[in-house]
Amino acid sequence: MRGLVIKNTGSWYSVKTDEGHTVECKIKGNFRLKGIRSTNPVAVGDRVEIICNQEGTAFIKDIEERKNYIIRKSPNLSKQSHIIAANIDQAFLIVTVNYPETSTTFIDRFLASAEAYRIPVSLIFNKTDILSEAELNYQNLMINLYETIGYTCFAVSALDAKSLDCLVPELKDRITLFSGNSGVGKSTLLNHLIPGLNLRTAEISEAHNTGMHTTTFSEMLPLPYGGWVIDTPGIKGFGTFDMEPEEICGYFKEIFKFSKDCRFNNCTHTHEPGCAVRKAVEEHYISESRYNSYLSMLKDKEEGKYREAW
Ligand SMILES: Nc1nc2c(ncn2[C@@H]2O[C@H](COP(=O)(O)OP(=O)(O)OP(=O)(O)O)[C@@H](O)[C@H]2O)c(=O)[nH]1
Ligand SMILES: [Zn+2]
Repeated sequence: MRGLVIKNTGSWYSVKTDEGHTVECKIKGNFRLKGIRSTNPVAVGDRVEIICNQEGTAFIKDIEERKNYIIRKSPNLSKQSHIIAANIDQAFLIVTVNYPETSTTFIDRFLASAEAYRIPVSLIFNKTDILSEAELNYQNLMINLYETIGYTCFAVSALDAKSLDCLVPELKDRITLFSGNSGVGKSTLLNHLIPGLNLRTAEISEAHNTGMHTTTFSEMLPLPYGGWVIDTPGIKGFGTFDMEPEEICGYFKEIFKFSKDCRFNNCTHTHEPGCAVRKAVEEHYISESRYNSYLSMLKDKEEGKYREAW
């Protein structure tokens, strides 16, 4: 039988079979995946083949090849990685101009990593209901910036169900990863998009999460009109993996365009003469905030830092 892995709780995996049943499965044998040493060989979003036992449980026999997957390094076992999710069609990055403020560095790091994983991102600006006029103006500038670069943006309020209608056609029949800093309203949004879900929102999760380092597991939530949302509690971003300096530039779409006109083809766009990127920043063709985010990623790379949570 074939199915989709929708939940992983330690050694058990919930698999939604193509027939529509949910079966609890274990892994049988040793899945060694090409090139990655992972703490979890099977991830949410994986398409798998299962064999059922008579007691109603089953084991996962095979994993279909993945279209993509996102990993993060295990904090304590440096050589090992944890696969957060596989076969993602798109990511929704939930951001807020205020309450709390999402920094442009955070947004740009997320976008660059998503480019590396080849996952399209839409930016969802939430909490528009509580923004001042000045904050709304700032939000419009941000939306203009990111749309010009090529990212779809939506302005919503999770407290106003009507404002979320624009998200439905985007979500329908796709697998969408929800990400964003703590407190931006991911749970509130999901509770509205999936009636009856009752995800923990701030009040509850604060009571449970204080200072705890529990392992959190991703989960796929079915949308009433078809499609799935992947909720990754406690995981803020993708974490940047090993990128060469030249590669980093390639993940900033508009910077990459200008870089073709730099005098040196190994230009890092920091100090070199004849740098078309720095010229474009000076002439405001590239925004300073984007350029600064590029520099900050480059700096991490130079310092050999692995940035997990930004
Ligand atoms: N005014 C306003 N408040 C919102 C909106 N969306 C969420 N909130 C509030 O913001 C707080 C945080 O929302 P959550 O949905 O718990 O945020 P989260 O992103 O799930 O946070 P974590 O669980 O920490 O990841 C709650 O008190 C929500 O009621 C919104 O659009 N407008
Ligand atoms: Zn340059």
